Amino acid sequence: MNDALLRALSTVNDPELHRDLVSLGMIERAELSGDVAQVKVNLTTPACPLKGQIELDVRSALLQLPGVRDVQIEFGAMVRAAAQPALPGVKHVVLVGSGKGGVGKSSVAVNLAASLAHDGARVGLLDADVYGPSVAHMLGQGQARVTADENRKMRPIEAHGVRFISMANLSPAGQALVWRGPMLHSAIQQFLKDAAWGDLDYLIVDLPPGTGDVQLSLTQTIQVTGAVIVTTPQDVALIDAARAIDMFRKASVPVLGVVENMSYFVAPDTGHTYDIFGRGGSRKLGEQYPLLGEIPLDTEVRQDADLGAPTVLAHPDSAAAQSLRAVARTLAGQISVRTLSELPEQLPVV
Ligand SMILES: Nc1ncnc2c1ncn2[C@@H]1O[C@H](COP(=O)(O)OP(=O)(O)OP(=O)(O)O)[C@@H](O)[C@H]1O
Repeated sequence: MNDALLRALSTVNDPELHRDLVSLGMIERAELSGDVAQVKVNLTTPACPLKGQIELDVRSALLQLPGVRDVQIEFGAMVRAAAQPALPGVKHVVLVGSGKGGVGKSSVAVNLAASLAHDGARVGLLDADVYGPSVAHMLGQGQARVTADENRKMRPIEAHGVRFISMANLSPAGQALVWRGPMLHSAIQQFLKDAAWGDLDYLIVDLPPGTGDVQLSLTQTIQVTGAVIVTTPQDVALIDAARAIDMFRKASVPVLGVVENMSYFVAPDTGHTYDIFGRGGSRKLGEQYPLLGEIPLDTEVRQDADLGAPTVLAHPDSAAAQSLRAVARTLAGQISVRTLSELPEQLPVV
């Protein structure tokens, strides 16, 4: 490590974490080769929303040093685990919930998972919506069956870079599940603890809608990093979303943010925007819950889900995909901020 470069880098703050890159332990390498500064920065998430900003700031800080004419920056990422990780090898468990059914919770969960994986994170997705499992279908794996590994643990199915387990891949298709609370509780425990999830940066959990047994079971038995609430903007959905937020608050689960789905519709023929359900309504839920993004109502989101390919991958340039990607990155940023706030002031250089 070159001391002069490190000193210059210690003037560059991570814009989200509000601490400098050196004390955050993000500089893996800082060497001078001739007049070229070569730096490796390890971001706190591969889905870092402010990577471009950090790159600009590093470049400008180093170019001010005498003898530095050029800067080469390599980026890596190392997601820091929650202070008390929920499961061995799983750094963060994030619940995706909604007050009401049909607001697009599973669509958001699937696209968040696919987007984080596409950015380079190791991602799992647990479909805990046991009564209405749709994750497998949305990932194009409705017919796949979960098998056991050599340790008799459930082997998650892999699709679009995401490892997932859904009831749909365990029970015969088209059959209703008639289970009471205790059975649900033990099923969820098994999905979490008797599955070979392997090492994951993020395990996203698609909850059933509402505030029932599964939500309680999950929040009471594992230490989750936080929850994301999906809602549509009309009052009847917001009333239920507020109820879901209250449930998480009572269970001491931090609400990482709110996603407003079906926020608006842009008519493909005229380009006019229609706020069908009243865009921006989710701000009524309160200032303390960051609005992670507004997703438009878009036929492609539904078509892609039915064809088994998340929109963020199938139509990455569409407005819906761009909003969903931004939500995934903002969420990853929120998780980094929360994790860092639990860690000591001075971190070792990685
Ligand atoms: N932004 C969107 N634009 C168009 N269609 C969407 C959008 N979001 C979700 N949908 C569609 O709406 C339907 C319901 O979505 P989804 O299953 O994700 O909702 P949910 O809240 O998880 O429902 P449930 O309560 O049944 O679990 C699906 O057909 C999905 O493809």
